[in-house]
Amino acid sequence: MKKVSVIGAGSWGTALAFVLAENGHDCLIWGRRQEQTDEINEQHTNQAYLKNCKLPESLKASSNLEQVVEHADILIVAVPTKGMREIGSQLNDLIQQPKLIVHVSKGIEPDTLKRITEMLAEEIRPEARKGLVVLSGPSHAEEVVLRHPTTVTVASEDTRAAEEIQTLFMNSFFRVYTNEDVLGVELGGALKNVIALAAGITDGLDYGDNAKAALITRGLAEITRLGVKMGANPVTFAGLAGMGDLIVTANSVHSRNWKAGNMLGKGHSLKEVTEGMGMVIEGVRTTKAAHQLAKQYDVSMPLTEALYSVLFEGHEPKEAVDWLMNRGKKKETDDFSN
Ligand SMILES: NC(=O)C1=CN([C@@H]2O[C@H](COP(=O)(O)OP(=O)(O)OC[C@H]3O[C@@H](n4cnc5c(N)ncnc54)[C@H](O)[C@@H]3O)[C@@H](O)[C@H]2O)C=CC1
Ligand SMILES: O=C(CO)COP(=O)(O)O
Repeated sequence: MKKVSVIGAGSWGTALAFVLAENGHDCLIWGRRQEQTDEINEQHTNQAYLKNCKLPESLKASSNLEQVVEHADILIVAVPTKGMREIGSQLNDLIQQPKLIVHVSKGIEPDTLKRITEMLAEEIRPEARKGLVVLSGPSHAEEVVLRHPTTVTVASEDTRAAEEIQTLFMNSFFRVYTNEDVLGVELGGALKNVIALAAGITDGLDYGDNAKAALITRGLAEITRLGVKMGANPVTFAGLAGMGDLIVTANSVHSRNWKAGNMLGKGHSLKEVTEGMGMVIEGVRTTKAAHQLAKQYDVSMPLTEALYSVLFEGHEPKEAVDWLMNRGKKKETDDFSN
């Protein structure tokens, strides 16, 4: 039994805390709002994020970040990418003894183009860290708390840290692999949200299964093209953090990115979609970052470019699809030479 703290009581932080408590660990979860942490402690539910889920009674919650940080040597950070630097800087101030820090979020910071491990390494001083690990893969929180079979991967520059986190989470319904490619795992997790948004748009336009298959396949091609140019292992993109997560996010009714795209395809504005969701839609900001990365690395990412034009340049979804379909001829297998 280990002491573990989860920072962030949204859908994913709560589902992972559920797994850790089920595994017999002494788990404390931090949420920003006292009424939410009271609900977890007293009702053993977190209805705003995981409807009809009964949480283990052993799972405790607190809105006092200092207490939550002190509770454990392992911190699981589960806040949206947008809040990552702020939380990182608070952790830096609060950590007394070095902690093993695991993040489970999926995004890239626009403008700086930093991945989450890079942001956390900038915000949290090295003496406060025992290791930095990313956990990613096809894993909707709603299915994890139903104990449906789920597989994820953990990556770290420190193999032993990754293995420790693998052991911490593994159980009969939550299977964890290790991967040494931190860059590929973080890029795969972040960039699949961009393609899932685009897949939601084609579903919203009722373009059917051929279009969806095209998006997933060509989406994975452009993610891989960028990732390889940046130095990631191409095999990672065929794995859980790449293809696996892309399939689940582009097809699942649980996906906020797919849902957002679907509404856009049906004619709603980006403002309506983001304000109505009530949960994070990481793919919107990540589209900005991916668009910038494509320019910086001089990599062709037409799906990202098309989605960017819809989200930020006022183009109609149909126009973007027409542009994609009417581009010049290409060889399918030229991808990695770009
Ligand atoms: N929901 C899911 O099934 C999965 C989500 N993820 C990733 O996990 C991360 C978190 O997502 P969810 O838990 O689903 O989001 P969510 O929208 O369900 O919850 C986010 C939580 O973070 C809190 N929060 C928001 N901004 C914050 C800030 N600036 N500082 C501190 N706390 C803040 C919110 O109050 C809320 O409790 C995202 O990067 C997402 O892509 C990864 C795998 C599965
Ligand atoms: O990353 C996820 C599943 O693996 C969750 O995706 P959404 O953020 O689109 O719900």
